[in-house]
Parts: sequence; structure tokens; C-alpha cells
Amino acid sequence: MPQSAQKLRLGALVALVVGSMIGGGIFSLPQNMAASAGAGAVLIGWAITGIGMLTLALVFQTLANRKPELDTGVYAYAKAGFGDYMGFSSAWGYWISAWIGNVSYLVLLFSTLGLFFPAFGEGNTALAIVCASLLLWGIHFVVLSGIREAAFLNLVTTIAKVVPLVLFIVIAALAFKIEVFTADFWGTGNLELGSVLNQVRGMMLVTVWVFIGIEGANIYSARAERRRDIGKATVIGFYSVLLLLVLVNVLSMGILSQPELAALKNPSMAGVLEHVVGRWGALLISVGLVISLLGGLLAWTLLCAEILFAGARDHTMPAFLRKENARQVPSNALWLSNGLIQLMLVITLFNDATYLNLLYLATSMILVPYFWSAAYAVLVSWRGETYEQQPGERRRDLLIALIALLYAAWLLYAGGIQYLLLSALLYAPGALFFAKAKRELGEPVFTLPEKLIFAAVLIGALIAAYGLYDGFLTL
Ligand SMILES: NC(=[NH2+])NCCC[C@H](N)C(=O)O
Repeated sequence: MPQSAQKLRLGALVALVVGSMIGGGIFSLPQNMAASAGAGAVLIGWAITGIGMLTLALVFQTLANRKPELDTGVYAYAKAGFGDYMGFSSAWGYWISAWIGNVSYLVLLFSTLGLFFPAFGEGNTALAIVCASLLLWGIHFVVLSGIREAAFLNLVTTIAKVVPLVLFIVIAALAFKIEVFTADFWGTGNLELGSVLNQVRGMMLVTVWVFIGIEGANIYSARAERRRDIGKATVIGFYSVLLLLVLVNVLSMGILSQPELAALKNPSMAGVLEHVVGRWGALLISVGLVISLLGGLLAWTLLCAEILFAGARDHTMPAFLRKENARQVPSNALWLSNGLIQLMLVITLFNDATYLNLLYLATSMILVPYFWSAAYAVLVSWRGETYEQQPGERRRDLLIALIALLYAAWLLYAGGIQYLLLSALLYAPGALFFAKAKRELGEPVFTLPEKLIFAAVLIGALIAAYGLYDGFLTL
């Protein structure tokens, strides 16, 4: 929640979008992708992601231009298009995704330190969780005392993440061997991977994870100097980040084989670079990543609180989340978010959940807000209220929104039933908050269609709870 009065220009908005997309994901991409896909499937997967994410970026652009009054974040689209419960659920899902994402950042941070201090292991050992908790509460009290994101901090984290990325790409391009890349191109040599369709499905959640943050400019749209720049920044940010991601991923597959990549510890970019240049490569990536993650933790902590706070202000969320402390920090929202991060860290310890498991969960939670954003863009261009003079543009926007919607639906399918059920388990308790907010307004909680939807979520949640108890589901 950058709160200075200064308005953001195009350059600053691009930096905001790119900065919110590049956090931890790219640094672990080589292993995360190889865990489920060979080179051929990776190329197909990136093609699907390229088209799908571009249409989603364009959806955010259209909505920023056509619906300027909806500037409180992604959930406002769902609420305007599909009613209060869908709006609430989008805010709830986005918020959960944001704080589970932070849990994954903490695990990745200590996994990175684990490359040098084995006691931290993969970031989920007892020692790692204790230290992660200390860091969590350190950040908590710093934010409570009123710190905001500062331009200087952003500059430092941006340099820290971009320098190692560019260096990696240059060195990896020189070390790239086409024989390595094409050996077992379709992953048939590794029976665990399954069919090509299976491989593509398996890598989909990772590709979404690395793009989370693409909606960043929309969330801060009230602060843009020119409204048109929001959409431009989103699309420019999309292309730059896509290029970096594909290069890091594809070049790695010409350095180590799929099974070798899949066996790397995260952050796997460190392992790949170490293989080429020796130990300093791992050190360089690790230093960049640790700084990037610290910046990311701060940014997403502020955002977690901001989502609940903004929701409480327009009565989507219960009123107690509106409470601010003397320093104008939404303190209840902050305590709730970080309290749940702490709980999740403990669950991570007892479930041996890894960074990869956590990012799958964080990503499946964000699919609902993305889905409703695309659906709302379909609705806006279908109804055509703001398109009176531009039938051609309306047809184009409708087509793009439909593709984005299809992509979002494919993601729900590709993510798989396990994560759908786990998401239902996390969505269901939201109803308590929703009901509280509704009661504060003196309104009935659910409309009839919403009752049916909630019933479906509840059934999913019960199956998931039983599955976790029985052991047929894990994190
Ligand atoms: N802490 C979070 N919620 N992070 C979500 C953003 C993930 C970001 N795209 C990354 O690759 O790291």
C-alpha cells in the first residue's frame, strides 16, 4: 500500500508489475518444471501459458480501461459481475493465496540458506521453521510500526534479482547443449512422467505461480497518473517476464537432463549455475534470491493486510478488519494474516510439505479470482455498455475474454482434483466471515444460487477434510 500522494508513471507501473511477478518462483523454475515434464512438454506448456496469460493480461487491461470505478483490487470485478458471495470469495481466495505464498517464500528462503547450512535442509526442518517464525514476527512488528514500501528498498531488491537472472541467462546460453535438450525430448524414458498431456497438466500450476502479481497494476490503479498506463504496464510486464521465464527454463534443460533437474534442491537455478561455473554460481543466485524474497515478503505482507482492509471498508469483509492502529496500519488484518502464516508453518513442519507443495496450494487458491475476472470481462464486452461507438473493439475484447475464461477453466482442470478439494477446504470457512459482514449490514447472507454454490464448496471441503484424515489427500 504505497501511500505517498505521488502518482505513478508508466515506467514506475511496469516496475511495479515486474517486481510483483518476480519473487521466488523463477529461481526454482528449472526443478519445478522438470519435476513433472520433459523438454517437449515444457515447450507446449509455455505456448499454452503464453497465449493464456497474455489474454488474462489483456483482460486486466480492458477492465482497467473500461471499469475505472472498480479500483479496489481483483475481487471488485467478481463482486460487480456475479454478486456478493463471489466477490467475497475472490477476496478471500486472493488473500489466502497471498499468505500461503508467503509461507512458501519462508520455506524457500531457508531452503536457500540450507545450501550452505545443512541444518536448514529444504527449509522445512524444525530449525528452519523456528527461524522462519522469528523472521515472520520480525517483519510483523516492523510493519505494525508503520513501515511502508520505500523506493530505495524496491531499487535494492530489483537490482538483486535482475543481476543474477541476466548473468544466469548469458552463462546458460553459452553452456547450452542441444544434445542434452533433445535427449529424451518427450520424456518417454522416465515412466514416472506419464503421457505428454499429463506432463503439460503437471507443469501448469507452476507457470501460473510465476505470473502471480500480473494483476499488480490493477490493484494499485487508483495511484496511476494516467489510466491507460495501467493496462500498458501490465502487457509490457507480461512480455518481459515471459521472456525471462522461458529463457531460464529452456536453457536449463540444455545443461542438465530432466531427471537431474528434478533431483535438484531449490532454488534450482543455483544448482544449475553451480554445475556450469562452480560454487560461486550457487552463492550469487542465493544472495540475489534471499534479498528478493525479503523484499517479496514485505510487499506481500502489506498486500495481505491491504486486501482485508479494503474489503472491510466496502463491507465485503467484517468490520473488525477495518481497525487501524495509531500508525494507520490495519492491525487486525495484519495479525490475522500473520497468525495464519504461523499456523501454516507448523503444519508444514508436521506434513513435511515442500516449497513446491505450498506454491501449488497458493496457486490453486488464486484461480478463482482469475476465473471471475475473465468471466467479468466476458460480461462487460458482451453487454457492451461502454462500447457504443466501437463494435469492432467490442468483438475483439469479447474474443480475448472468452479465451482467457477458457484458459482459467483449463487451469482448474489441469491443477487436478486434489488441489480443487484442498481449495474447497480453504474456501469453506470464509462463509463465517461473509455471514458476519452480511449481518453487520443487516442483509440476508446468501441468495438462492449462492446457497447452492456454497453447498457444493462445503461438500468439497468435507471430502477434503476426510481425505486428509484418511491419508488419501496430502498437502
Ligand atoms: N508471496 C506471494 N504471495 N507471492 C506470490 C507471487 C509469486 C511470484 N510470481 C513469484 O514467482 O515468486
